Amino acid sequence: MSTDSTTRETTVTWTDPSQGPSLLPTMDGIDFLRKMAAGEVPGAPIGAHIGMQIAEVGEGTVTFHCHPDESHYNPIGMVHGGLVCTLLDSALGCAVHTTLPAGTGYTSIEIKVNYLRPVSKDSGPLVCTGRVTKGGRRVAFAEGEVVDNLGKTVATASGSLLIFPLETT
Ligand SMILES: CC(C)(COP(=O)(O)OP(=O)(O)OC[C@H]1O[C@@H](n2cnc3c(N)ncnc32)[C@H](O)[C@@H]1OP(=O)(O)O)[C@@H](O)C(=O)NCCC(=O)NCCSC(=O)Cc1ccccc1
Repeated sequence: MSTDSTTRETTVTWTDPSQGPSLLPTMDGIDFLRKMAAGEVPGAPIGAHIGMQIAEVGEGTVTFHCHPDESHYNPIGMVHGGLVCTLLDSALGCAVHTTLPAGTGYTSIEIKVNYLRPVSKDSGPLVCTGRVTKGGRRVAFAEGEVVDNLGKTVATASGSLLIFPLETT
């Protein structure tokens, strides 16, 4: 495809993603995420693609900020729902991680998103908060929402995450 005056480009910069996981066997989830919020542990590379950073970490709750831009648009003129879902998946997962001791793994197994209002490049910063609704030995449940820069809730979600011991080698 040729480039013309309507073509835009962006640069994505990220840090070696192997550093963070190497800390998980020895660090409680909340300490890991607090270090990430403080910039002492690199954030996830996906964050560089969508302008997402971890902002606040508490017991059972995490807040992300996100700056959507034109490169996140779908073909019908608004920010792709996948960006909003990625934000919510991140916030729900990290909220659960704050409750987990060192050596415990987790992964999201399902998420239900309600897209209440469209998001544009002018909607940011988006604020996405996730919180645990019920912890568990094997499955944790969480919910969250995304609020735009006018204070309007643009999406809500509920989801569940599998909890398991990290394999030691
Ligand atoms: C339209 C509806 C689904 C339903 O609304 P209704 O039942 O009619 O309810 P209501 O009238 O109460 O409106 C509620 C609020 O919505 C606003 N609004 C409504 N219509 C428009 C409009 N035309 N333009 C602008 N804004 C509009 C309206 O002002 C109001 O806001 P307010 O309360 O005044 O502040 C709405 O909930 C919505 O837009 N959700 C977000 C959906 C979304 O972004 N999905 C993800 C992207 S899709 C994707 O990426 C998948 C894909 C991939 C690849 C290719 C293709 C697709």
